[in-house]
Amino acid sequence: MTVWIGRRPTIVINDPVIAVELMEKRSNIYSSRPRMVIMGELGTNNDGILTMPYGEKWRKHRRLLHMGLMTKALNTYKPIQELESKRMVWDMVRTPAKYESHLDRYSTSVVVLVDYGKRVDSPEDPLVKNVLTAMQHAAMLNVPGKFLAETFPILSKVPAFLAPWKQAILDRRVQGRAFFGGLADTVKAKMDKGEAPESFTKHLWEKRSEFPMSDMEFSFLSSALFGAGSDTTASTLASFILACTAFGHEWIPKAHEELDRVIGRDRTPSFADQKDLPYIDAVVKETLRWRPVAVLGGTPHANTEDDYYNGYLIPKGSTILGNLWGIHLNEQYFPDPHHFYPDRYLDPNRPDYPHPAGHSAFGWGRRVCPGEGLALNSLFMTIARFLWGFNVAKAKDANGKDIDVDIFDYTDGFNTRPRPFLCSITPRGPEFVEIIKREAEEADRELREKYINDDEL
Ligand code: HEM
Repeated sequence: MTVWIGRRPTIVINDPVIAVELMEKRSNIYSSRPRMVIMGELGTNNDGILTMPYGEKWRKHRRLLHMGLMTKALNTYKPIQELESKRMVWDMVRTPAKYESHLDRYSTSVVVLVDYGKRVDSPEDPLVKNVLTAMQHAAMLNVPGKFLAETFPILSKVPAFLAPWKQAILDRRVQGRAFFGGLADTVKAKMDKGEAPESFTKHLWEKRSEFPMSDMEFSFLSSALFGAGSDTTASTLASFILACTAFGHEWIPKAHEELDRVIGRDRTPSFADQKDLPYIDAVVKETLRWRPVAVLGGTPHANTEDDYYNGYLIPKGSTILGNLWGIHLNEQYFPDPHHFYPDRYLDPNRPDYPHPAGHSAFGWGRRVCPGEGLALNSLFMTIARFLWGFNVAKAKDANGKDIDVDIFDYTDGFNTRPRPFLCSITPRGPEFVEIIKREAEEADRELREKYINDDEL
């Protein structure tokens, strides 16, 4: 489907085969981003990877991200995910109604620990507040139609003293640089004292002379993880809880059977168990398929040369959207697509899908999400541990009747999550609570000893 926005065609892809054909097989020309005057050029000087056009600068950022998130590095981060998920399930025991806040704290703490080696103990942490403010600002810059300069880029050249809206964006850019640069500098100071735990920003400092870049680029790259990794993971987990509430009576018993058989009831699952838990793996995949957080495939791609597909011209500079809502809910590949049904991933006769994972939640080609491995580890660990310890059902009203949930009630925007809903999350029994509590206390001690817990960052 093609939509014309101004003079630029926007091509919306609703079929996974076409998405792979263009954005993977022809990724040499489909890996740029459309011109983003407000969020890219004015907001970050295109120093942030999300909006960066394809080219040398992007390749340098991408290589550093790749090195910092490859399998070896991911293994050093697994203990963080194990420890924080132990705390997360204990939070669920104590205040299950605040499930969303526990998922947000977990996801933010993991990403900030990986990024800077600092722990987030509470959603009230000032670091989280500052990060949220920065993210809300970025989201505001991305609202279609909000800024005339997006349609008429010439307006972005008006001197800032004549255009208060432009001055405000430039001021925020300076503040962002000061905030994120300050975080990176603190990591450096800790490194100089020999006190910095392993982190992505530490890795960037170690590589700084090999990969020269401006201070602005450095601070944006060091903060790329929580901009892109915190809300996405938490929103996916919120969809998982919604799927548990709406359809859990059909499939949670199968997950419990597998967990009881493989793990037993005297410890919670760990990464070492992953290879023996195919049903949990199917639950993770089905969550990513059923309600993809990046509902339109994340930031759009753009082609850097004219191209033809099926006889149609795709002019250079077109905006290309991999519409994950259309792709993941395409009946041809996923029969009864709105039904959350993990078993579809265990069916040897399921329809062929042009990606080995069986979904495209992390995007395509050279622009594919560099945080995929980290995100998958987080999803496996939290989902396995949560299902091991809990039952989920619909909440009851005053008359004891089930309160239905609306599986379509989602927030608007490029990244979506379910709007708050009621559900009943209960531990499977007192022996489960005892183990969850004991493991959380041990995890808390370890997190305090090994990572930065103070307010220095
Ligand atoms: C469930 C969690 C996540 C989902 C579903 C997700 C999904 C996506 C998608 C769809 C894209 C766009 C891909 C494309 O353009 O083809 C993307 C880009 C990106 N993601 Fe993720 N992501 C997740 C978690 C993370 C995490 C944990 C990190 C960092 C540690 C991360 C870092 C990034 C970055 C830096 C980009 C931009 C890459 C570029 O433009 O070259 N993401 N993600």
